[in-house]
Amino acid sequence: MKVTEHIERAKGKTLFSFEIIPPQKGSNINELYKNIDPLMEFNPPFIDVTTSREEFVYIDKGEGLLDRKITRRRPGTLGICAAIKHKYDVDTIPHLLCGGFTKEETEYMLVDCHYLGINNIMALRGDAMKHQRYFEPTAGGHSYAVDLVRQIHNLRCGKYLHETLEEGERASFCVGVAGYPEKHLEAPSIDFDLKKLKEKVDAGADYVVTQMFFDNQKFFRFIEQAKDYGIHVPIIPGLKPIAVKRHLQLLPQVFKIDLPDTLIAAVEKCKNNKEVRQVGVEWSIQQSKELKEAGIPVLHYYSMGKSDNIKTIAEAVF
Ligand SMILES: NC(=O)C1=CN([C@@H]2O[C@H](COP(=O)(O)OP(=O)(O)OC[C@H]3O[C@@H](n4cnc5c(N)ncnc54)[C@H](O)[C@@H]3O)[C@@H](O)[C@H]2O)C=CC1
Ligand SMILES: Nc1nc(=O)c2c([nH]1)NC[C@@H]1CN(c3ccc(C(=O)N[C@@H](CCC(=O)O)C(=O)O)cc3)CN21
Repeated sequence: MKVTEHIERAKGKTLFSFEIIPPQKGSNINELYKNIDPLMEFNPPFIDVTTSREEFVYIDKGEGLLDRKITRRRPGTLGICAAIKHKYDVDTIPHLLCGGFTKEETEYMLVDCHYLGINNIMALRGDAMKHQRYFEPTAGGHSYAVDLVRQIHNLRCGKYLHETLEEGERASFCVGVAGYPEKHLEAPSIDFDLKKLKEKVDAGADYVVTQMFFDNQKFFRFIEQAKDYGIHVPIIPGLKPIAVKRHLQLLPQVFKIDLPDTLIAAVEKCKNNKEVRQVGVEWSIQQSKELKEAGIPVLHYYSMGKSDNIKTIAEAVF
C-alpha cells in the first residue's frame, strides 16, 4: 500500500516508521532481522532501506603499486526490501539515488520494484562520494532529485526512457522526497531550498521526509513555510536519537543541523556513552510526544541498524 494511503487510513492516528541501512556485504541477514524484530510490535506501515554510494578502494599490488577499484560496501537495497516485505508482510521503501546510477539502471530497478509489488520509492539525489567535496552527477545519471522524480512519474504514465508503452501496465508508484527544516547544505537560502522542494512536488512527489532535527520549533516553522510555498503533501519528520558523545560534533558536521544548547549541556554532563544514550532517548521521546500531540501523521526514525533505543522511544510514545 502507498504511504499516502497508510496515512489516510490511519485517520489522524500518528504512525511509527523507521529506516535501516543495508549491512556490509558478507554479513548474515539474520543480524538485520534481529534489529527489526523488536520494532515490529509498533506496527510500522513501512520500513525504508537506504542506498549507499559507491566508493574507491585501493588494493595493494606490492612493490608500492596500488590498484584503484570502485565498489559498494553496502549493496542489496532492493533484495533487502523484498526479503523484509516477504518475511514481515510490511511495505518497504527503497531509496533510489541519482548518484552512482545511470538512468537506464534506475529504470531497471523501477521495473524490478513493480514486479516485486514495491510501490513506494524514496527519490534522492544522494550525497557526494567520500573523496568529493560536493556532489558530482554520474555520467548518464540525473543531476537533481527532481529529475529522478520526473523519471518515476513518467513511468506512471507508461513513458519509459526510450519508448512509450501506451497499452502497458502502469506502475503507480508513490514517491517520497527529502526536505530540510534547516536548509540543505548546498542551498544558498531556505527560500531557494523551498522552491526546489515545490519543484519536486510539482514533478510528482507525494510526500516529504525531513532531515533529522532536534528542535521541534524548526519543524513546525518548516511545515508552515512549505504551505506558504504551495506544498500540501504530507511532511513526515525524520528523527534520530543521539547515541554517543561524538554525535555532538558529527551530526552538525555531516548533516548541517544545529543542536539545541540544552541538549548539548545534557550530553556534556554524561560520564559515559550509556548515559548519553539515555539522554538521547529522553530527548527523542519529548520531541516525539510533542509531534504526536500536534497530529503529525508519521514519525520516521533513523535507526540505521541499532534498534534498542528506538524501541524504548516507541514504547513511551506509541
Ligand atoms: N530521508 C532521507 O533518506 C533523507 C536523505 N537525505 C540526503 O540528502 C542528500 C541530498 O538529496 P536531495 O535532497 O534528494 O537532493 P535535491 O536534488 O533535492 O537537492 C540537493 C541540493 O541541490 C539544490 N537544488 C535542487 N535543484 C536544483 C537546481 N535545479 N539547481 C540548483 N540547485 C538545485 C537543493 O536546494 C539542494 O541544496 C542525499 O544524499 C539524501 O540521501 C536528506 C534528508 C532525508
Ligand atoms: N545527507 C544525508 N545523507 C543521508 O544519507 C541521510 C541524510 N542526510 N538524512 C536522512 C537519512 C538519515 N541517514 C543517516 C545516516 C547515518 C546516520 C548516523 O547516525 N551515522 C553515524 C554518524 C555519521 C558518520 O559517521 O558519518 C553514527 O555514528 O550514528 C544517521 C542517519 C541517512 N540519510
